[in-house]
Amino acid sequence: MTATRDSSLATAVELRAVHKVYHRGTQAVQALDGVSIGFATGSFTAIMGPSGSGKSTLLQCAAGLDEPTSGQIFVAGDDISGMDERRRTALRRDRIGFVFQAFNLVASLTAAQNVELPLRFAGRRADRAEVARALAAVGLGERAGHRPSELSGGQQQRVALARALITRPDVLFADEPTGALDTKTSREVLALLRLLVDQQAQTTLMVTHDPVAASYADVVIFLKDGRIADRMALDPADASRPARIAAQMARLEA
Ligand SMILES: Nc1ncnc2c1ncn2[C@@H]1O[C@H](COP(=O)(O)OP(=O)(O)OP(=O)(O)O)[C@@H](O)[C@H]1O
Repeated sequence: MTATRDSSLATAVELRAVHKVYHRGTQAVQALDGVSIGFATGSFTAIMGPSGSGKSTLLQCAAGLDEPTSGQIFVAGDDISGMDERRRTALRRDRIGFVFQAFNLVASLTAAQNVELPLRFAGRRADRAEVARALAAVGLGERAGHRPSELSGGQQQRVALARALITRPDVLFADEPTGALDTKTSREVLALLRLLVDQQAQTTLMVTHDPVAASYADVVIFLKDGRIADRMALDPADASRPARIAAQMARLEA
């Protein structure tokens, strides 16, 4: 399949010398300690590392949910580090998609109404065909009228994915997207993420603790103590990917 997205920019997200310091009482915690990295347009990156290594902080800063203490962050070529909150909110709404471990669907709304929400927030009239296409793309064409309580966990996460992608964001950020799912359902959601990358060149950054989940990506970035400790490019033909990733995690946690 060929990419349908405008891939004119080679780098979808770039961090330059990003530091993030949290203050806890008199203590300063360096959550990110000079991270410089680019994420290629149309690529699927997994971010791994021991607990407290800075994974969520990296994702939150790159997605404009949190501000770095210093350094620059570019999303689709725009420097978001200096943006005021109003512009960052607009950027998150229009150009960034999120999925989290908790599906965060609105319980009283149907799947289709949940998927429509970002369009409504952007002041756009929801086109029914567009919403139907988004649900069909995640395999839920027949479930548009169902409420979250009438859907399985995997189906709810797929609705969340359709909702994240309805605005055709430059980047999809996923924080432990399969953390609440059983093994089989996790694999289905990961295969879907992979398909979206392959068919639509959807740039995707995913934080995960699971080596099998990470093995669906093109590349794994390992963090330790707020720094990039390693980068592993993955060959889809190599069946030992999960084992290699797990071995590297064990080394970092030692
Ligand atoms: N809001 C905050 N206030 C103070 N310290 C924080 C805050 N958020 C994160 N930290 C600290 O920053 C460091 C990095 O945290 P972060 O959540 O990014 O790590 P992580 O790799 O995602 O961890 P985990 O795998 O446990 O979720 C940790 O030492 C954490 O305690």
